[in-house]
Amino acid sequence: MSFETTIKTYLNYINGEWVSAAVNQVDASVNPANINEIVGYIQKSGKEDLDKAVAAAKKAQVQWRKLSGAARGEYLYRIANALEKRIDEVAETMTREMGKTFAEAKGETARGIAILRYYAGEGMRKIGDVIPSTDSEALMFTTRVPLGVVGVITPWNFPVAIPVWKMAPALVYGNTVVLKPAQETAVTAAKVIECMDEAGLPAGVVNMVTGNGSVIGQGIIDHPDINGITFTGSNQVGKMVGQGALARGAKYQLEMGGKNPVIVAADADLDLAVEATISGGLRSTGQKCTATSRVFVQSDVYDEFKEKLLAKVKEIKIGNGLDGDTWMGPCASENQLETVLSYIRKGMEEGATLLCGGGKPQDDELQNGFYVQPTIFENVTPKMTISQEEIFGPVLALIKVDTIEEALTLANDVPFGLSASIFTKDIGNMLSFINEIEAGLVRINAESAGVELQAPFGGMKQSSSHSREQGQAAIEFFTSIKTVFVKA
Ligand SMILES: NC(=O)C1=CN([C@@H]2O[C@H](COP(=O)(O)OP(=O)(O)OC[C@H]3O[C@@H](n4cnc5c(N)ncnc54)[C@H](O)[C@@H]3O)[C@@H](O)[C@H]2O)C=CC1
Ligand SMILES: O=C(O)CCC(=O)C(=O)O
Repeated sequence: MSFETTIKTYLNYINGEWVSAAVNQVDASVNPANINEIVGYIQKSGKEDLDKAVAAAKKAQVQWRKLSGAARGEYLYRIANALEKRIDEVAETMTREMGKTFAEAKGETARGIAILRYYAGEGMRKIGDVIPSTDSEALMFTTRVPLGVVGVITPWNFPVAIPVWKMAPALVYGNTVVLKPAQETAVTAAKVIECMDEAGLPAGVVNMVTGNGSVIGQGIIDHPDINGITFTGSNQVGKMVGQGALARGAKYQLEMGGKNPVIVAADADLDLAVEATISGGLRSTGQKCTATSRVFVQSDVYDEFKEKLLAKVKEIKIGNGLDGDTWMGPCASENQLETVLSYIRKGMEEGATLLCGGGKPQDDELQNGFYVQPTIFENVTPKMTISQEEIFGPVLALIKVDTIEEALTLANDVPFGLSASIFTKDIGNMLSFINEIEAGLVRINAESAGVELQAPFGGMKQSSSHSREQGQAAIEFFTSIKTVFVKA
């Protein structure tokens, strides 16, 4: 399957037009499975381009917010239909740009379509409550209004789902958008925006400006006409977004890292726990904020679990995500590969025992990509770097525990709190886990990754700004409440 025959240059989308960056510079988006392949060229924009996009979004907001929610939802249905028609092409572009397998990329694109349809329906749902006033002759109620212009800063690991789960609610609640996608996956983002253009979205309602985070991302943080910023990415940048937005009074929402634990209790279905640990930890090459990275196993079943896990991990086929038999693609970029390799080295230096993997695969056909082996450590202690920091790669740390209480204490002993799983049949274990684990997503007998679009998504501690995205939770960020008191 292939849709691209020539290397195309993708433009910014500003005020309904496809335009080059003012400085006329481009970056190449490179296939991490084959560094000799350029997927496309994207604009390396400057502040001037961002200013134009924000001005267009500000102007368009005046009319867009006046449409009914149902009318705005109608546009989202059309965007969903346009994306559905191009699902294979968009998914293939995603695989070529960031490496996840075609099946995962197609699943993610399908999820983007479902998100658009979910929020299209939101346009018809209630946006307020009637609250009894102490004055019996008055009517008091709440309604919601859009923030205005929303800046959307997104990462490369879910190049369709994350921009869509931020833009769709922003739009349906009456905001206009300036998107700055990760430069690594800007071609995929451009294709999503093409679908918005095909759907006939009015000029300026959505704008996309590609470029460096330090220029366009920082520009969004600082721009006085951007009223809200929604961000997913690293903790380091997330904190800058939060501090910058707070300093000028803009609303912000941050989704950042995870160090997600799985607890395997002595009574667990071990085959299920092994499948879920592999899927949660190694799918998408471990590049999910919800990926499993620490596995606490009760000592009674530790050896059996370890043997089963190692046997399955050895079967994993690494390769180009477009090959049908590939289970795990490359890291998304050279930077990401180097980060993962440096964490593996740290693990060894600090005394963890390497059980499998530990470096780049040696196969000839994998030498042109950013491949890394699935890697498992044991004898990992709680304060080791690989126990504490987000790796964002296919690396698992096995930790033997005697009791569930010990597992819970260690699982909570990190700065993050995004997702967490337990495998057990015991209702007492389940209830302790639900009550005591510090995580925004609590999963029982299911992998730590895998977010459902209709449910709130977000973390505790340093994993997020304590806000939630997706489902009906999105209305909390993308609108402001007005409390109205009416007396005739
Ligand atoms: N929570 C998540 O889903 C993600 C977490 N990460 C974590 O971050 C690490 C580094 O990945 P990166 O791609 O470098 O993440 P990053 O946080 O640098 O990038 C995320 C987005 O922020 C933008 N950005 C970068 N610098 C900025 C700045 N100064 N101001 C405003 N926006 C800026 C980027 O261009 C991109 O659009 C990964 O190894 C992983 O640990 C990365 C991607 C997603
Ligand atoms: O687990 C998922 O499906 C979503 C993960 C996610 O949002 C992320 O990695 O940024």
